[in-house]
Amino acid sequence: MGLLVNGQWHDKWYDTDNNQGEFKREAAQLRNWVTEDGSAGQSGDAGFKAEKDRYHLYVSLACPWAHRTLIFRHLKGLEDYISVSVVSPDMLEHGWTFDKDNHSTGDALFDSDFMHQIYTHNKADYSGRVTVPVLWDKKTQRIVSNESAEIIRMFNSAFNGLTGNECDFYPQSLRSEIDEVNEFVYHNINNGVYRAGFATTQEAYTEAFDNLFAALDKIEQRLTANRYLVGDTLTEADWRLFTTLIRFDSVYVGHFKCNLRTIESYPAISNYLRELYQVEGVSKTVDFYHIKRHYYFSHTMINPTQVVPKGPDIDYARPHNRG
Ligand SMILES: N[C@@H](CCC(=O)N[C@@H](CS)C(=O)NCC(=O)O)C(=O)O
Repeated sequence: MGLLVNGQWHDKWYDTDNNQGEFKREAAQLRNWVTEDGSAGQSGDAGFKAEKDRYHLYVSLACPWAHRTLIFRHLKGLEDYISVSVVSPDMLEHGWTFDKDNHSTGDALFDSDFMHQIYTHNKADYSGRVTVPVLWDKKTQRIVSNESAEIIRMFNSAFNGLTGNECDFYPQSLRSEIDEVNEFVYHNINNGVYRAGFATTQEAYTEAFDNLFAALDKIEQRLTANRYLVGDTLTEADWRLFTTLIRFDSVYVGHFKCNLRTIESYPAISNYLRELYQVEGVSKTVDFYHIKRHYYFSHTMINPTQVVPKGPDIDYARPHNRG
């Protein structure tokens, strides 16, 4: 685990000492948008037109943020339009790697050894963390974006003219409600589990833990009253929550000490989780080997023995009671 400083890789863990033991996630830096006609999006440069075989996605199957983009690639019928490389689950002194002997597909574009090389191909003197997902443009040889929340919005609409897939997970009429739910879920749950797990003081951990379980109680109530987070429409808000929920009982309960309750013990949330898991094609995007191996093996300051637990044994394909 580390970061680039002026294009040089440094092996360094997150700095929580300057934040009273609290983990603060850095904002993604590369924020261009693929659009239908190549005009500029909400931020960054113009020139990234939606085209077949032009873009490549770098993901980790362990990472909940990257997982969102794989789900959208599938739901929006983009598998034949956007190619993918998968990093190894182990993120150690070199950060994410393309070790083909260790469950990576390898880097399909440059045959690189390390993910940080993709960042320096984009900008030789890049400074910052080397995160996945990354959406790469083969035409301009640049990173379009390293922000999953924005990559899924591009996938939701920019390629519709090519694919004919009009499924809309961010419908205009629900946008303000989706944004509100996303904000709540991001701070307390998506990033909340990391804030609990990476906290290096009791106080920072306790605060994150309490916020997380209070938020899950609210979500349980919401999903008791409604089929999905925003009424009866399946939206991006659900998929953004899904990638955290599916990792929760396998990793966050034990490794990140989020152990007040399991997701299995929430009646509405657990049935909802199975409903989403059983949406056609979604289970193929879930890889529990990568998920467990990544967290338990890579975070050596949390789990110095690197022993990966065998359980839990949960059948997400069993029936649910939704809909
Ligand atoms: N804002 C980014 C966050 C992505 C992110 O933090 N990914 C993690 C993997 S789960 C990562 O690559 N971490 C490496 C690091 O922080 O050095 C997004 O949602 O796309």
